[in-house]
Formats: sequence, C-alpha cells, structure tokens
Amino acid sequence: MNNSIKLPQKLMLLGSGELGKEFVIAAQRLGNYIIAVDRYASAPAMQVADCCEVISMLSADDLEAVVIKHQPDFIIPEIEAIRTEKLLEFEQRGITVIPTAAATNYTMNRDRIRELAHNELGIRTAKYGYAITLEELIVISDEIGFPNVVKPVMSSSGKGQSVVLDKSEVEKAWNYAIANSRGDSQKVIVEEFINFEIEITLLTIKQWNAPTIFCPPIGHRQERGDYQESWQPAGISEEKLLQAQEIAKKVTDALGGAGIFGVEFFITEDEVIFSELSPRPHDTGMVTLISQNFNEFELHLRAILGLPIPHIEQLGSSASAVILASEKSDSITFTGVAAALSEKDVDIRLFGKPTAHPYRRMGVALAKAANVQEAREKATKAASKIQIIS
Ligand SMILES: Nc1ncnc2c1ncn2[C@@H]1O[C@H](COP(=O)(O)OP(=O)(O)OP(=O)(O)O)[C@@H](O)[C@H]1O
Ligand SMILES: NCC(=O)N[C@@H]1O[C@H](COP(=O)([O-])[O-])[C@@H](O)[C@H]1O
Ligand SMILES: [Mg+2]
Repeated sequence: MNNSIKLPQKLMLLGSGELGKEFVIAAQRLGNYIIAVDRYASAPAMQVADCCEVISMLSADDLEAVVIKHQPDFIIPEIEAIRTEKLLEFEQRGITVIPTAAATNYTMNRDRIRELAHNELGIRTAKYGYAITLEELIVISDEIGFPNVVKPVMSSSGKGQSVVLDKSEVEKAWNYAIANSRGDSQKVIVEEFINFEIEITLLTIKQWNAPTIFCPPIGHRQERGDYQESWQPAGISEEKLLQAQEIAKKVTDALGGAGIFGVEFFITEDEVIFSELSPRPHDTGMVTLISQNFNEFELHLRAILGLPIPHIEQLGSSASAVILASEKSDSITFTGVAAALSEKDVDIRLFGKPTAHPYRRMGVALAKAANVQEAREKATKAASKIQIIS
C-alpha cells in the first residue's frame, strides 16, 4: 500500500448491518464508491451505499459473481460468516482484503484465532476445549469444570452461547449451540467461566505505513452473550492497559494488514485475559460515535486507505446503550424518539433494519456526561424511551 492513494476507491462491504452503515457513511464522506453486500435486502448499509447485492456470502460462486461484476479495489468484511477461502483467491488476484484474507480466515471461527493466540503466541486465555459431538462435550466439560461457557465456533453476538452451571445442562447447551451455529460448522468451544471485574474492548488501529495506535479502552456489559451497554473510558489501571495493548499488538501483528480491530479482554483482579477479536469495527465501539474526534468507522476507513490519523481525542465520559426489539415484526415504527432526544448530549441511531425479532438490535442510544456513571444512566434512559411498535 503506498502513501499516494487516489480517491475515490471502490469498496465492497461484505455484511451490511449497523456497523457497515456507519462505515459506509464515513467512506461516502470522502466520496468513495461502495457496494454493500448481505444476505437480505434493505440491510442498513445498503440504504446508504451506491449499490447493493443480495447473496449468500458463504457461497464461493456468489462471491465470485459480485466481484467479477463490480471489480472492487478493496473487499471489507463486516461479519464473520463469509467463505474466507475465496477471499484468499481474491487477494491473490490483486484485490486488497481487509485486514488480510488470512486474518479473516483466522477470525471466522473461534478455534483458529484461539489456537493462534494461545498456542502460537502464548497468550493467556480462558482454559478451553472443543467438541464435535454431545459425547465429546460431556467429557471435555468435565475436564474444564463448571461453570463453563459453550459457544458454536462460528457465531457472533452471543448466538448459540450458554453458561453451563452443571452436568445436567450440558445437553441443552449442545443443542442450543448447534441450532444457532452460523455457516456449516458443527463444532463447539467450551471455555472456563472467567469471573471478571470488568471486560473491555481495546480498539486497535493497524496501519500500512505507520505504527499501531489504540483508542482509550471501552468497558462493556453483556447479557445472553450480547452487548447491552458500553462506556469509554473504562476505568482500568495503567499497568493493565499496557498489558492489554501489548497483547493486542502481538495478535494484530500476527494477523497483519490494516484496519481497526476490536480486541476483547476479561480483566480480573490480577490478570488481563485475552478473549477474542474482530478484524473490523466492534459493536461496543459504537460509543465512539459520540466519544471521540474520529469514530471507529472513520478510523477503519483511514487505516484501510492509508490516510493519516494524526491524533485521536477522547471527548469525555461517554456511553452507549442498545435499543432491542421485543417481538417478531416486519413493519417497524419507533415511538419515543423526541423524548429520548430531549436531554443535552444525547443522540441516537436507528439502524433501519427491515424486520425485528426478540433481542434483535435495532438502534443505539449515545450519551456524554460529567462521569461514566452518569453517561451510562443517560444512555440507558434514552434507550428505554424508544419503543418499537408493529
Ligand atoms: N469464558 C467466559 N467467561 C465469562 N464470560 C464469558 C466467557 N466467554 C464469553 N463470555 C461472555 O459472553 C460475551 C460474548 O462472548 P464472545 O465475545 O465470545 O461471543 P461473541 O458471540 O463473539 O460476541 P460478539 O460477536 O458480540 O463479540 C462476552 O463478552 C462475555 O460477557
Ligand atoms: N457482534 C457483531 C455485530 O454486532 N455485528 C453487527 O450486527 C450485524 C448483524 O445484525 P443482525 O443479526 O441483527 O442482522 C452485522 O452486520 C454487524 O453490523
Ligand atoms: Mg465478543
């Protein structure tokens, strides 16, 4: 990647959810041409892109057809469930895959990135094991101990994930994981349950021709394995932050390429434990839509295009809180928007997803305040004012 990139560039986004939508907005602001791709029509990023394609991103033939048709300069994955072997082929044909085709292959499934981090790089993770049958899961669960966490190796946002308290719950966890696994994998990971004080996302920006830089850490709270609220800065010690940065640098260096990574850690009283990472903007990083001079989507874009990031400024205690659907619906109307926006330093995003189902993330509330506690309360209050009626 050279320093004299010309704009516009043609960017193909694989996955067109809420994170993609904000990325497209950032890319449009610099006049780029974006093709938004996803498995369903009218996905959030498609609503703001130059054009869109509806395909199965797990199908090599479908991917080939859209790449031939549009001839993108960059392919930018936005979800995990992509036929990543095909991305390797596109990269060999001269298209830049973000962060690299190999990195998307490593992070598509939890097992590959876990093996890289733990076995090859020697990074501390939760104790873990794998199973491809219920019988194997019963044996490995005993070895790991209880409580533990069972997840499909291919899934995100907590889909198919459960905390298993004892032996009697193993079968239920297996069935739930297999039923909710994305893609064609039938493999699960079992992890020791980490009793953390706080969990954080460290947004790590890897650049083509400049050093790796970091955003201030983001704290978050999850339910059902899915993010509910996040805040920045996360109150962790300087020493733990430096440890997290060192680990994030090690893993992202091993993956290579350029772009933003959301590196997740469990912080216990005396340890920094690597959990997983997204080689793209992170859902908990939506707080940066209000908390920084450059949000995570703008940072991703600059890193991808080799544009400078002279300074990242944190603008003060900030928080995000999700707006979730409670029932199934294919006609979405929001009420309470005016009430949510009535307070100073509060903003919202409504993603424009065409359908809803229980717990689907439909929007996010953002807030800034004098301290993190107040920012969290403000964001949560604003989110609670928004109702989805169908
Ligand atoms: N071993 C563990 N110990 C304790 N909590 C865990 C463990 N693994 C996962 N969790 C909890 O579940 C959440 C989701 O887990 P994880 O990040 O592995 O799933 P995910 O489906 O990849 O989520 P996302 O795609 O949103 O990042 C974590 O953020 C954490 O709150
Ligand atoms: N943790 C990963 C994550 O938050 N991904 C974001 O959610 C979208 C899928 O949403 P959907 O399941 O509602 O279609 C993805 O496209 C991405 O924007
Ligand atoms: Mg996660």
